[in-house]
Amino acid sequence: MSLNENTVRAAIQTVIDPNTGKDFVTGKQLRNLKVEGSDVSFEVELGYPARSQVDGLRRALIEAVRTLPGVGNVSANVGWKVTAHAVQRGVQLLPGVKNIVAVASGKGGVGKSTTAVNLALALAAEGATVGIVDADIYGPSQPTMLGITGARPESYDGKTMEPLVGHGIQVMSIGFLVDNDQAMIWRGPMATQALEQLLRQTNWKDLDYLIVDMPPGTGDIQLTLAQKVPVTGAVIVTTPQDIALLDAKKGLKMFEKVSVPILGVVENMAVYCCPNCGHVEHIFGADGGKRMAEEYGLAHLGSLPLNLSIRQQADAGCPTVVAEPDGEIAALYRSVARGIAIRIADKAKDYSSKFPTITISKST
Ligand SMILES: Nc1ncnc2c1ncn2[C@@H]1O[C@H](COP(=O)(O)OP(=O)(O)OP(=O)(O)O)[C@@H](O)[C@H]1O
Repeated sequence: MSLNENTVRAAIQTVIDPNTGKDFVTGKQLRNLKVEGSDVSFEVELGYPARSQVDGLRRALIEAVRTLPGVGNVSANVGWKVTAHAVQRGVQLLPGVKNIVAVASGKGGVGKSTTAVNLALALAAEGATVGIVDADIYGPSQPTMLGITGARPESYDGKTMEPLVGHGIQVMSIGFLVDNDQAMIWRGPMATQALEQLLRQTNWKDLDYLIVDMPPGTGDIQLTLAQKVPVTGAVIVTTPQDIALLDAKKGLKMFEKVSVPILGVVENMAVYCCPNCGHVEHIFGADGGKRMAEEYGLAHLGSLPLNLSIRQQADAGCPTVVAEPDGEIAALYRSVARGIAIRIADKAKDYSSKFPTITISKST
């Protein structure tokens, strides 16, 4: 059998993307395939950021092509391109932002903000351009967790604000605008207006993903936000105990009501491992998040342990994903982040930017 594009394509097709379970030919991710004499070159474009994965994939692809008889030099490039995906109907997209991921919990204190910031940093570590908006108006914690304190966003035009940057991600928080110790008693409409302004009046720059750390709960403010923010998908954070799960289910229903797809469930504080004796304890019960995901046919994106360093590192302004990038916990966050990015890549693309805006004006 002679070496040609078809034989090479068939060899490439034997390599399965471990993240999607599909091959790159069927996934239409193969680009610029060239067979010149015995030399082969091609590119593969993933739909999700994958800095930690490209070397392994590249090696697997080259090896697969090298098995073909008569093949000479094989050159393969693996890269990625994150595209904008569809959001709820009738909601205006945010300029400079491709995908918005809402991180929500039905109940306060389950670790939503800590999970949100670590996921944002994990996506950035995998090569994406990421921003985070702290919509947790009752307890803005992103400035502290990202080590940005005492700074105020600049405005060059008196109308819009420049995001601040912490550990390489763009950040906007109500905490930058209002003093931390100032009690924030927001009434519904005021809160949603403030949050919409935070989102829409920030000059986000070329974001692949904007993570929205939602206010805890499922009240009016959260519902209005879920309705007005152009969300690609929502992630629900819960602890495994029944009471948190009940609230998490309410959160789930809230997003369903406004047609925001749920990307999956993250179980936080799933197990506690005693640092002294190594004994493992399910303090908040076992597998609650997993069961909830099964019950609703959702993806269980991963479980994070109850671990002192997660709290200490976040409090110190250097969340675990950047404090211990090679540690086990950072790897867990990266795996959850990858799960989110892959599910987004799988969704329908947004074509609204390709259509002209129709303006109807009254002629005199
Ligand atoms: N997996 C974990 N292990 C240990 N501590 C954690 C973990 N996740 C979060 N925490 C800690 O628990 C506390 C609450 O977390 P966080 O503020 O992220 O929760 P939240 O759900 O966003 O709360 P809020 O109701 O204020 O929005 C923080 O002190 C945080 O550092």
